[in-house]
Amino acid sequence: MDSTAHGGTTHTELDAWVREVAALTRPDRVVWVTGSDEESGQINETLVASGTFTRLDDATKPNSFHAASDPEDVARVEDRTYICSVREEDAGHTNNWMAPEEMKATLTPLFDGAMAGRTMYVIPFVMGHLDAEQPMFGIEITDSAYVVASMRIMARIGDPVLARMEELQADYVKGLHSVGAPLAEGAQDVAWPCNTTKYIVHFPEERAIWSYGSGYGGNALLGKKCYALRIASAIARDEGWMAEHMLILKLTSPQGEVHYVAAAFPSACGKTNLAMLQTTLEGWTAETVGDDIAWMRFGEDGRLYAVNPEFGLFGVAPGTGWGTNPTAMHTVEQGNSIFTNVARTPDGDVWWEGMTDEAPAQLTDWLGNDWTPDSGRPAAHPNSRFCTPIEQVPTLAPEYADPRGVPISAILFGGRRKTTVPLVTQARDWQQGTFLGATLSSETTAAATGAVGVVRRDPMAMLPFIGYNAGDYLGHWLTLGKQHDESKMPQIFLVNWFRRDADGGFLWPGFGENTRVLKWVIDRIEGRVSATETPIGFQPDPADIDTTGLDMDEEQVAAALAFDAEEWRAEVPMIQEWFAKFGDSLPAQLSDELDTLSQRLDA
Ligand SMILES: Nc1nc2c(ncn2[C@@H]2O[C@H](COP(=O)(O)OP(=O)(O)OP(=O)(O)O)[C@@H](O)[C@H]2O)c(=O)[nH]1
Ligand SMILES: O=C([O-])CC(=O)C(=O)O
Ligand SMILES: [Mn+2]
Repeated sequence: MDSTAHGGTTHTELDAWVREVAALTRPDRVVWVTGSDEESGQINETLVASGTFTRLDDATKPNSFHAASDPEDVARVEDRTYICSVREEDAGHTNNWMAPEEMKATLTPLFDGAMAGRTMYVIPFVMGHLDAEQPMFGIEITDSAYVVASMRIMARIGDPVLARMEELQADYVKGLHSVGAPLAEGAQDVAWPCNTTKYIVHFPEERAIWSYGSGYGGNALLGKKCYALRIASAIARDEGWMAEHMLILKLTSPQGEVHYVAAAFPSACGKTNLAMLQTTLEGWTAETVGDDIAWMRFGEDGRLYAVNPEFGLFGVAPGTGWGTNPTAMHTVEQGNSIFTNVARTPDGDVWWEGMTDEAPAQLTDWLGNDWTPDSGRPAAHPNSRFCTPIEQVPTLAPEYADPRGVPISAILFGGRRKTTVPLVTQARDWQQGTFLGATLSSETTAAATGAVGVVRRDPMAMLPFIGYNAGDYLGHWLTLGKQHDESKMPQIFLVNWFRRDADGGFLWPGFGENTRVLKWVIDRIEGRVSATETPIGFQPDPADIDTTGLDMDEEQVAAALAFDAEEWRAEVPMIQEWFAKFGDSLPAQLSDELDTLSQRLDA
């Protein structure tokens, strides 16, 4: 085998690592991914030939493909995800941990010969901008052509990145990925190779990722959760910045004021939707900067600037439709997209629940079976996803292209809670806002394997993504607040689009109507509107939520906004239980905040 058969590199350390991995995994050939259109066409053809991809009708979705995964490989596997820091206490109670040497001893035999019969692709990529002050390089080595096709959409990859890495002989994050399905000579491949044994492993000190056994997005596209959140959060702790699970939205008021808002909601809780908001109030415009990840650094002016390190969207398909998120529909209509685990129509298009009001009469479901509206089961998997270039988003803000990022005025924390959490609350200050983030709770979704609909604490929507000790992570938030001029820090808000009434209906219409909540947020920042103080923070008077053109009376708005002291008293022991898990690593300011909350509730 010739490791430089297609390319190679003058980056000597990288060259050595690629040879070392090839010697261990023993692929049939090594391909250096260039990122060219021609190469992309060949990869897509390879995937069609292997049955992984089905080409969609060119007239409706040009250069787009359907993929069906193995039915057991449909989501992130949190119980198989590890932070292998040198010291166990640096992984903390929220992460699985194993000593790095022990984990390597476990994984090395799995990777030994794992790529037999396959092509090993070397993907140079950069998270964020190639011309950033400190470009954040990575290399993903993978034996999955599906990963290559997806990484090309989700990150800036290929020759220009490699050239810059060579010029700088740059440091980079090492991402090693195998689906864990070596092919014996002459054996027939399957459409979605994977392994029942899965490991998603991070070595934060070494800045390395080893991912084995899964081809699914969050487990296999290593630039995204593994690098841009888990490894980057550990780098950010060391360097004084933040890597967060947040969308970035640009809002312009009728007065022409521009504000950038970041929002952390857990997986499948509305980031992509809010990032693509269609405003419902006259004079307000919303533009997209990012939909999943924000890297935030302090500027010389003391403000917090956010960059979206990604190049594409990997969005939840079900619930995305012409009624709820037309911006996303217009984005995928332009093609160049991959649709995984959605249903197919007889005329070569895709469909999922919520795309249209009425389901088509006849479909092929995500498992490949015939489906009709009477089938009594979903046609698309609840965590089916579209993967599409961000530059196709019609509402993309020009600032997306600015490596300096955008100054953040407000941070929203939100989750899915049927009860307790009001539509919107403003924190009193950074410390109390950090408390609201630290105690954020949400019902689990199909984005990760396991039970759906169970309330769990998900600090800053980062529970599965904090690459170090969660107590230290909360301490980092507090430290940044103390180190910087609080008057320039973003204001923090807690929101909940998912509160229900006694009959189970949503108390708030959500989606585009969330404009009305954002208007109140901006009015607060601009000092234009008063608020009522409750034990959890400042809340709007129902009359201050603009309902122009909305079919809701003041009583209904009040129900969505209501603060219920009884419900919050019931929340306190749950927060105590959550904080107890941190042991000594819990910052004292947060237990102080909890004491203050209970005292205010009892007053
Ligand atoms: N009721 C209601 N549902 C919403 C709202 N916004 C989003 N959703 C639903 O929430 C689901 C997931 O939303 P996304 O925006 O894709 O979630 P995300 O936070 O980007 O998720 P990840 O990509 O997993 O990190 C979809 O089914 C949406 O229809 C809202 O304002 N109200
Ligand atoms: O990682 C993924 O597969 C998709 C995602 O954004 C999440 O789960 O938060
Ligand atoms: Mn996400």
